[in-house]
Amino acid sequence: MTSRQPSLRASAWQAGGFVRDDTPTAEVERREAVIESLAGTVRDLIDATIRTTVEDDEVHRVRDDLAALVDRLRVSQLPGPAGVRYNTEFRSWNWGNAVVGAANGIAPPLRIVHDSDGCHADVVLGAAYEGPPGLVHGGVSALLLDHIMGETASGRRRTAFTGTLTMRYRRGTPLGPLRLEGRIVGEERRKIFVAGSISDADGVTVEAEGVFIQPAGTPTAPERPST
Ligand SMILES: CCCCCCCCCCCCCCCC(=O)SCCNC(=O)CCNC(=O)[C@H](O)C(C)(C)COP(=O)(O)OP(=O)(O)OC[C@H]1O[C@@H](n2cnc3c(N)ncnc32)[C@H](O)[C@@H]1OP(=O)(O)O
Repeated sequence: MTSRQPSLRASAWQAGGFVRDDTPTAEVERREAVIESLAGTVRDLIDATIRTTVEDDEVHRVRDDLAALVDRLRVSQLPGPAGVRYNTEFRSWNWGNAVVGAANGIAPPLRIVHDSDGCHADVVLGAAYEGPPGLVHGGVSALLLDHIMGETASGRRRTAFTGTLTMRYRRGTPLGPLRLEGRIVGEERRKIFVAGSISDADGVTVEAEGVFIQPAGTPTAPERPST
């Protein structure tokens, strides 16, 4: 007999990974802008670290300076990861998220636009996202598509988790400016079927299809006007 692993419904939603937080939207947005400016500089740091050719001694001095900055941020920390919070207006914020986290210097970050057909995002991927020379790592493509397709399924009013995601890499995806898209192609009970793609200026480089599932018992907010 096989024992079933706990689903996200049990492990994340009910255990508090999604936290109702009544911070007013204006205050969320003020703090988000502050933390986002720090994460932007961290992102520059990552790119500069990958591409630097300065002498070894200078590398060591920069490392020591950075260690001192880390100590300053450690003075006051959350006890664990940032999780997902949402307020009474269903404004949600997930500042640690690997793809859209405002506080996460390893997130590109993706700025997702919800429209009547689904979602899209324009992003510029640099040296930190390289796999084959000059090309986006295949796992990074899957990461970004997973997220934008999950947001498409979720539609800003419910949370749908990835059940199955299938990728077709049609050709190499060059580093640089890219467009990501997701659209709902069907729904059956709690299952939402989504198609997604990554394109460069010459067309589609990666196609994906996925089944996203709204865990039983999780809330659905009223419809919101599209942005
Ligand atoms: C209101 C507040 C607003 C807050 C707003 C926040 C912002 C919101 C943005 C979110 C954006 C996220 C974007 C990132 C998306 C990730 O990256 S999520 C992380 C990766 N995914 C995971 O870790 C999921 C792990 N799996 C699980 O937790 C559970 O298996 C699932 C997926 C929740 C399903 O569990 P379950 O609900 O117990 O499913 P179950 O009742 O067995 O089956 C329901 C149906 O789904 C089907 N199904 C189950 N598993 C699968 C599967 N793996 N594949 C296909 N079909 C399946 C079943 O066959 C069944 O179908 P029907 O019988 O109805 O035809």
